This record gives sequence, structure tokens and C-alpha cells, in this order.
Amino acid sequence: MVEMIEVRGVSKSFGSQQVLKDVDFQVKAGEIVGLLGPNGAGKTTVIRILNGVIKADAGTISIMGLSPTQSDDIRAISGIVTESAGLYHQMSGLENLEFFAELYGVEDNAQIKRLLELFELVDHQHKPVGTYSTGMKKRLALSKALLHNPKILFLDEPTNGLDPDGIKMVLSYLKTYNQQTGTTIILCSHVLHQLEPICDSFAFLENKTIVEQGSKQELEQKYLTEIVVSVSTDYVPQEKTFLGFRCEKFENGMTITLPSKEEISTILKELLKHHRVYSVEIANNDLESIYFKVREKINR
Ligand SMILES: Nc1ncnc2c1ncn2[C@@H]1O[C@H](COP(=O)(O)OP(=O)(O)OP(=O)(O)O)[C@@H](O)[C@H]1O
Repeated sequence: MVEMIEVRGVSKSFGSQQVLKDVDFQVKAGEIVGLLGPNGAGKTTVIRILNGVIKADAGTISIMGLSPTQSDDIRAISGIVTESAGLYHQMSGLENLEFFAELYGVEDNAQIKRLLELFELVDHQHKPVGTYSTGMKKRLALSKALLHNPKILFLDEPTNGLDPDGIKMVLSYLKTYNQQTGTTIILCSHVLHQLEPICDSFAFLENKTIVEQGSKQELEQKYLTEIVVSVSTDYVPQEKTFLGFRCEKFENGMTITLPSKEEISTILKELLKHHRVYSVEIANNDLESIYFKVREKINR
């Protein structure tokens, strides 16, 4: 995959407050990248700089070979969804899309119909947007951002305000859209576990800079120095170790701490000689656990 976005040494201050310092990251074409960090870390600021809404104080940025200062060209190849979706509430969903399609010079008449179908808004297209649920508004805002078939989609906290069903729905639409069209998607959020299933890679923004970037597999390899395996079994450990590995009992089983995944089969073989095993799960390889490891390392 080729680099779609290349950010090098970007810094930004608002007055005397430095928000970004030497930010580096890359995004490959067709990837879904999660830009993750706590509240106030500067995620929105990064998105606004990439879009040319505000200017960086230092550093270089290339978006498909363009600089964010070429804002018209950037707008032509990208779409953005922010918290304030910029929809007209007194107009219907369809009228909103027709209005913005004309504004963006979208000539493909079938595009609105396609998006209404993709985001399951056909039945609601004639209702005023003011009567839409938060989830429907998000889906309409996504449709609006995708009217001109952008190559890159920027999403600022796309799941904010949604209930669990709404979150699942919006994220699965995004994944489907990415797979169907190959559109590169950058989304920022402070809710790590939500983005884990849909992102190909992650960039962690902390202490004003990107402290780590990589795919889940790359991050696991780098940060998971031990594996905690949760085993549901009828075996009840009497000791604090099992086959020499640290273990702890819980109601229907035990957790065992192993130096690597390789030892999982060793402990299972031994257990299955005399006991039943109902499930085996790695308990510490979720994105949140890895993120805590990254933070531990940088704050050391
Ligand atoms: N236009 C501005 N003028 C002054 N300060 C600003 C401006 N925009 C952002 N900031 C400050 O920059 C910091 C980073 O803000 P930003 O919105 O980029 O963070 P964020 O990571 O997106 O946060 P959140 O997760 O809460 O949305 C905050 O301290 C914020 O107050």
C-alpha cells in the first residue's frame, strides 16, 4: 500500500498553549486508521490541520501529494464529519443531500439514492432532519460527506451520542463502505474498544505527540511481553502456579500468565489429561490493555 497521508514534525500552539509537538504519522491508501487519545489530546486539531481549516505552526503534510493550504483541492478529494454535522434541520434528509450535491457540483444523479440505501435512510428521506434520531443524523452526515465520492474520509468522534446499537450500525456501515470503495478513513475517538474491530491501524496521541502507531498485531508484538490466559475449567488450582507458570483461581477456572502464546497448547494438553476445559481466552490483548502498556512505557 502507498502512503496516502504523510505528516512530519507538525506542531501547533493556541496562544501560549502548545497542543501538538513534532507530530509524525502516516496513513496508507485504503486503510481505516484510528487516531486515539484522551480528551483534549489534540485529535480534532490534527483533523482540522489536515483539512486546512487551521494552519500548523511547523512541519510538513502531504495528502495525496497536496498540501493542506491547497484547501479547494483537499476538499475535492476528502469528506469530513464533525460533531456539528452542518445539516439543515428544517429541510428533509433528501433535500439536504440534494442541496449539498448541487453545492459540491455532484453530477452523478444516482449517488444520493445509493447513499440513502446504503445508510438505510430511504424510509426517512422525506422527514425533516430535526425529527431524526442522533443515529439517523450521523448516517445522514456520513452520506453528505460521501456525496462526491471522496478518496479520504475524516471522522471526528463518529460514535458520540449514539447508543450501543447505533454505534455498531455506524461502524459496520463504515467498514462496509471502506471495503466496497477502498476509501481511506481516519477517525478520531477517545473510546478505544469501539474502534478496535474496524481499524487496520492505530495512532496514539498523548503528551502532544504521536507516541505509537501500528496495526494491532504490530502493537501486540511490541508490548505484550506476557500473555494472561483465562481458562474456564473444572480444575481447581491449589497452588499459585501451574506447570511453573503463575496462576490465579477464579470461580469457574483460572488465569495463567505465560511468556508467550506458544505455551498455551502445553498447558491445555496437561489440563485435558484429567479435566474438562470449556473455554480459553487471552485476557490482556485488547486495544485498551495495549494502550495502557504504551502509556506505562512513555511515562516511565
Ligand atoms: N481554536 C482554539 N483556540 C484555543 N484553544 C484551542 C482551540 N482549539 C483547540 N484548543 C485547545 O487545544 C487542546 C486540544 O483540543 P482538541 O479539541 O484538538 O482535543 P481532542 O483530542 O479532540 O479532545 P476531545 O476528545 O475532547 O474532543 C484543548 O486544550 C483545547 O482547549
